[in-house]
Amino acid sequence: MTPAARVQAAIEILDRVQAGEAAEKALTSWGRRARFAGSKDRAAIRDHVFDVLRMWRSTAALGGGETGRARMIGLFRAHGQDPAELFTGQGHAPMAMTDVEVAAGDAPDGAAALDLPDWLAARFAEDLGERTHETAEALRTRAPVFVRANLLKTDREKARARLAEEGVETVPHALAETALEVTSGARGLIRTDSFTDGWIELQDAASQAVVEMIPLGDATRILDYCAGGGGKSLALAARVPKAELFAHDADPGRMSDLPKRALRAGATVTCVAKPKGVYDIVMADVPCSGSGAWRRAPEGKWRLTEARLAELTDIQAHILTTCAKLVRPGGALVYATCSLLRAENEAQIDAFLASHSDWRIGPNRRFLPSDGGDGFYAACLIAPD
Ligand SMILES: C[S@@+](CC[C@H](N)C(=O)[O-])C[C@H]1O[C@@H](n2cnc3c(N)ncnc32)[C@H](O)[C@@H]1O
Repeated sequence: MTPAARVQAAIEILDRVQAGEAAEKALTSWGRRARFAGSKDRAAIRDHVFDVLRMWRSTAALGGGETGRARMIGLFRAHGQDPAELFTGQGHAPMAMTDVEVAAGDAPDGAAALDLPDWLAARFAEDLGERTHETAEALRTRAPVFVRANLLKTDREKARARLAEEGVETVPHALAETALEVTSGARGLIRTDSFTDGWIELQDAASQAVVEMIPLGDATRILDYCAGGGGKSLALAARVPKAELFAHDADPGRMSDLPKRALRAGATVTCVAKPKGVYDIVMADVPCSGSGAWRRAPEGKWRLTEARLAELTDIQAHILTTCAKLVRPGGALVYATCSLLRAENEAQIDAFLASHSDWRIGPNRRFLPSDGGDGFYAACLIAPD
């Protein structure tokens, strides 16, 4: 496909997204119909679609409309390119631009310039203060790819050298001592021997940093209460190989890949339907708005509502109270979200400490996308002796 034909395909997919279809579904059904498209075409079209999703409001303003075509015109303008160069009407390119389209479009302002819904722009301003602009700006760009060097099998420098031999270039990242940022070759990553041999895992740098800040001491029993696919479980297992690691999730199906991933990583993780007894460390990586990861999943930015946020904060508070009962005296409960919002972060910890006055707060930190990785928040809560 020519670059212009890829743009036309993105326009058609964006029209379906505008009509309410989820982007992944629209991309998949386009892919099924377009047997002629190769893997590079599919990747380029996906990039266009996700670039627009991250900049949904500003591309509409710049392109002068809410159609896929207007937004793609807006995307080119946002990047300082003239859309008319590709909108030629030749071959499978988008139709040539009309005089109306050439004249249309305004620079976005306010929340549209930040590419946030109005209510979230107000929340960001309250919660992030002077860091609002840089945070919203970071969420408008593509996320870097990070891997974690698996200390059960290697170290960061050896993993880096082996990846380079396999055509994947990386640089160490300051957020975590196991983190490598992939600078080229990311698309081939999961086909490398480094990956299949368990030397590396795909994991955001801030997610790795959250695990590094946990005071693990001589923990022997650790519970990952919201284990999902097991990203945190595996990072914990690598830090304390001697500890017994248990993984739980309200939806056990989400842990279905964990045994296979643990085997590859050389870790032992036991999935439990119902946690029993008490643990030295309980990790609660709770369900959240995902606002810290909206570079990767930008539709969430436009789908989140105040009502859904309120539901999530209720679930988070309930999980905190439940997990507190599973921590041994003197042990730690680690609360984590990939959210930027105070209601899901500091406000949850304040409410917990207000109702558990004998607990104290240990290491805690907020990570912003402008720090390099995804936005995260983590707080270690120390149980009374
Ligand atoms: C943020 S994800 C976990 C990601 C995972 N820790 C990782 O690093 O890959 C949150 C998980 O919490 C689970 N969950 C939701 N409500 C829960 C509850 N009440 N108790 C336990 N797990 C719950 C979800 O099924 C989801 O898998």
